[in-house]
Amino acid sequence: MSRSAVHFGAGNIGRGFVAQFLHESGYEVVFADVNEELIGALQAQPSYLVHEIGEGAVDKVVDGYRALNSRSQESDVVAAIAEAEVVTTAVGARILPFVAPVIAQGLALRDPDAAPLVVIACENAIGGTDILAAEVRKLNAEPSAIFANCAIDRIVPEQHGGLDVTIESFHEWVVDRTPFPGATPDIHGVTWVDDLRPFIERKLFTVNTAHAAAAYHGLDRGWTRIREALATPELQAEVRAVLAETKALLVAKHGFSDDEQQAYIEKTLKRISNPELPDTCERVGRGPLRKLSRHERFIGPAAELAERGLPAWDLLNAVGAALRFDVPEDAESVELQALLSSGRPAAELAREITGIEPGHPLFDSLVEVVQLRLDR
Ligand SMILES: NC(=O)C1=CN([C@@H]2O[C@H](COP(=O)(O)OP(=O)(O)OC[C@H]3O[C@@H](n4cnc5c(N)ncnc54)[C@H](O)[C@@H]3O)[C@@H](O)[C@H]2O)C=CC1
Ligand SMILES: O=P(O)(O)OC[C@H]1O[C@](O)(CO)[C@@H](O)[C@@H]1O
Repeated sequence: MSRSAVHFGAGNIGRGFVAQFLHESGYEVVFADVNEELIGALQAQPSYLVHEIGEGAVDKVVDGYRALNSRSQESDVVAAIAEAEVVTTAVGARILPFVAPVIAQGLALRDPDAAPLVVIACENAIGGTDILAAEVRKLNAEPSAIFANCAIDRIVPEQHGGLDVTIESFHEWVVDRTPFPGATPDIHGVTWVDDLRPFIERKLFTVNTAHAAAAYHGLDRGWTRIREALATPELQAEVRAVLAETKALLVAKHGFSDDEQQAYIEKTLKRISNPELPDTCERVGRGPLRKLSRHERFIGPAAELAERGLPAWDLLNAVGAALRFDVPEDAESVELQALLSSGRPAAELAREITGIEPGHPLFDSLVEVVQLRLDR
């Protein structure tokens, strides 16, 4: 019988990165998604192309997959999970609670003698798989599964129609080895590590902080594309200033050397300015409430810097720009702007949006940033 992997979220990173690597590792990939049009296209088309851009680029064909609508074909997804070796997700961190019940049902149907299911949530979040595991355990207290956190890094801008994906050739998929009592699964391209924290924090607080800061400052200054925004000296300086702050934290906390982190910053700036990846400020800024939450790319490092008595003014400046992210097509932007127009006091809004409590060393500065936005 062939090895299979169920992957939730057949979007950009799902088709372009996770599923392609699972396919290359010899798994039959079963896509599960709620987008009927996308699932219909995957069911109708036997293969798609992953078109790489950049150093060492090679085009890859993904085929031999199945695709299921996880709403209307839920029982088929459950059956596929019962048989699978691996379950991955790339749905967005806030969606994980909605996929957990299907995974819990699939786990309940597994042969008790089968090897534990390997579950990896491939989202931009610290402890993304822990969020999923906690939701699964609410429904199945002792699931036969190994839940492993990961850091996933590859820029996949918005695609324009069809199943093919245009993607940067750079990729990094780092997975926590410690939950595995024995051998780790044979998944192409994964780097297994004993301590994921430095990798996920370096990625989230450099790549994602830089990208999102460029997006929010870029939109603020009227730019549409990230690379055009970053080509302007004042915006590049703003992003570099933010990265100097997160560097101070990453170097102090994880022991990266200054040079090593600076090299990582330069590589990041080159990647996000790639003229062949037409990324927009709106895509990269999407989901501002998630991005402004407590352990995310701005507030996470700013809070830790403040706790160490170190400055975080440029991160706060980027937070100010994020509060002005007003894109009607983005549900979280609409929610954010509604909150900011609600008439509630700045302190209450700062606490609700960022999760920082009064008394925290960052709190008063955050209230000032929110107040500035309310006064504009
Ligand atoms: N695009 C990128 O460059 C990168 C994205 N990520 C992370 O990967 C995740 C996915 O991002 P993208 O692929 O860009 O987004 P996307 O919007 O292209 O794909 C998300 C997919 O999840 C599906 N989905 C939503 N709710 C679902 C549910 N309940 N069940 C099953 N499927 C569901 C959507 O229909 C969509 O097809 C996010 O957490 C993002 O932060 C991580 C690294 C890079
Ligand atoms: O949903 P998010 O967090 O914006 O995810 C996409 C981000 O991840 C990245 O791909 C970096 O890995 C960037 O393209 C982008 O900033």
